[in-house]
Amino acid sequence: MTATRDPLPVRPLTAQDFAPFGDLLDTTGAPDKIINQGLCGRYHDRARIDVDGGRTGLSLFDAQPRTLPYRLEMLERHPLGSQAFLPLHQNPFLVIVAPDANGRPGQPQAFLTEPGQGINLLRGTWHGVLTPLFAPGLFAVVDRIAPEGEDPDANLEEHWLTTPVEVVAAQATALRS
Ligand SMILES: NC(=O)N[C@@H](O)C(=O)O
Ligand code: NI
Repeated sequence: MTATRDPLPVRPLTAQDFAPFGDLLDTTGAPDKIINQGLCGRYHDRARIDVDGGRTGLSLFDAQPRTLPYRLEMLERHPLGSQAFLPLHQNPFLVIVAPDANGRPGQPQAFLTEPGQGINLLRGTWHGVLTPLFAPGLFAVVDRIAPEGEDPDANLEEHWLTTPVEVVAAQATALRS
């Protein structure tokens, strides 16, 4: 059995804690605008979407749910574009990010979203791949669509951990679908 580092507890996702890594997308608080004859609140322009070359696209992901404890073996980043994950359900999902440390991921941080919350990862942010914890793992994804003929790895850098990290539920983080 491969050795693992200290277990990484999951923490509740807050906009403040996530700010260095990206945007927390939800409809807490008052909307920025009331539209549609007063029948709709618009939470306007809440994600720092950023693509270099290529174009911005909207895709749908159908991801297999994982379970905690979750074995984190790889973090990746997209140097040419941001990446937003918007759940098409009301289940929390696991978000793993890490600061950059001289071109490699630093200490990972694990967060659990509130039901319905989405995230936008800033361009170049080290992250674990999309990790739902409940079925259906359905998400809308806004990210960079590569131009024809671009090297598939131009916008993908992977770092495989020599020692995997076990991501565990924390006492304070109630897991509920
Ligand atoms: N590969 C892909 O489109 N998705 C990953 O970037 C991910 O972060 O899940
Ligand atoms: Ni990604």
